[in-house]
Amino acid sequence: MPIKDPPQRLARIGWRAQALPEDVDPAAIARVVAQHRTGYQLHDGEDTFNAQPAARFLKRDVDPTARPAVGDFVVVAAGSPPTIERVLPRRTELKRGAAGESHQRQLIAANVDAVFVLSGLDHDFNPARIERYLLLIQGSGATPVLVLTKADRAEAVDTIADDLRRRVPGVEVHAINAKSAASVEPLLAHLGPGHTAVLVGSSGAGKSTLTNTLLGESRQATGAVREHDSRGRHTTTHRALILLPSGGCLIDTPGMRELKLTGEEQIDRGQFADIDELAQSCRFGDCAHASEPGCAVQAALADGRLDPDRWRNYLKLRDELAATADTLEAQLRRRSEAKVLTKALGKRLGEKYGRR
Ligand SMILES: Nc1nc2c(ncn2[C@@H]2O[C@H](COP(=O)(O)OP(=O)(O)OP(=O)(O)O)[C@@H](O)[C@H]2O)c(=O)[nH]1
Ligand SMILES: [Zn+2]
Repeated sequence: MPIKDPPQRLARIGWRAQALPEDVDPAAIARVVAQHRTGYQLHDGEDTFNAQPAARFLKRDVDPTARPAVGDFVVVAAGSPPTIERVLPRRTELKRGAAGESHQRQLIAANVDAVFVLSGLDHDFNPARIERYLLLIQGSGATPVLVLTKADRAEAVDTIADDLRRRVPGVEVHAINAKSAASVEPLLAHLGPGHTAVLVGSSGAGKSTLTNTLLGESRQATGAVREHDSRGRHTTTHRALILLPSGGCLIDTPGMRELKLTGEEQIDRGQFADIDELAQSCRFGDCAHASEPGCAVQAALADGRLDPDRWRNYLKLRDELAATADTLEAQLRRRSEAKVLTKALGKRLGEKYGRR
């Protein structure tokens, strides 16, 4: 890897003034831009090249989230093929529960500054699903940005966007036509030099279309959507990090049908904090918020301060989170190397749900 000017080269791949461990040679740093079945594709700010992970990353007992992932800055040892020796400390980690019954956590992307949550203003539009995304993003360290696509084809766009803004206060919401460069411009605020954004959203939401518009050329294949259900055809096959003309980096993910929580989310923080606070001002400490006298939740539902749909989704996510956190705790307990984490998590569960 020829190095001319490391700081500038690294800025091109989204490196910011991050603390670098002393024993790391800046010349050996590259970023993971794609992960294939057979290895990784890296970018060093000048070129892309393939690399293999060091053997220790492949051991069975390694936590999957500790392995190199798209967006990671890694230390590479020369060779043929080059080897990823080390993953540098991440500034953010976007995770979800892995699909299936394994209860593993899966890293969607590392070192992202913003998460663009794309929802089409068609059959795909679903505020409860958006709230689930927000819960997943909350602990990542990245900023969520809600992007409502297909605004050019929908009606009452302003009303829908304003309703959503009221439902998720403090979160940026943009209604756009992903095909129009002028329309996507507000998103560029998150895509300047040294910044990285990741696109999430169901298949057909417009991730590839938006990527193409931001790139100003057609690089990602876009698939036709079957009109009757607005589902896409899953044209994206792997995550890929793309360097944009605006100087920022964009990560495109495949459609994520299943959005399992990891068990590490905290429902009493962030967008649902107001509900949690409300529930604590009920007359009885163990109020079930059903028909108890002096229930602050029922009062808020009755006078319109609390959206019933949002309340239902809060209960659903809270129960799911409690169940996932239990499984995660049990799983971590089985793993002797995770002793410390289990203790911290158990303590938090104990405090929150009165267990143990
Ligand atoms: N009119 C209009 N069409 C859009 C917009 N965004 C996406 N589309 C269309 O919707 C279809 C699906 O868009 P894609 O960009 O392929 O969706 P995707 O999220 O990348 O889908 P996967 O790759 O399957 O995850 C394509 O036919 C796009 O042209 C938009 O804002 N306006
Ligand atoms: Zn109550």
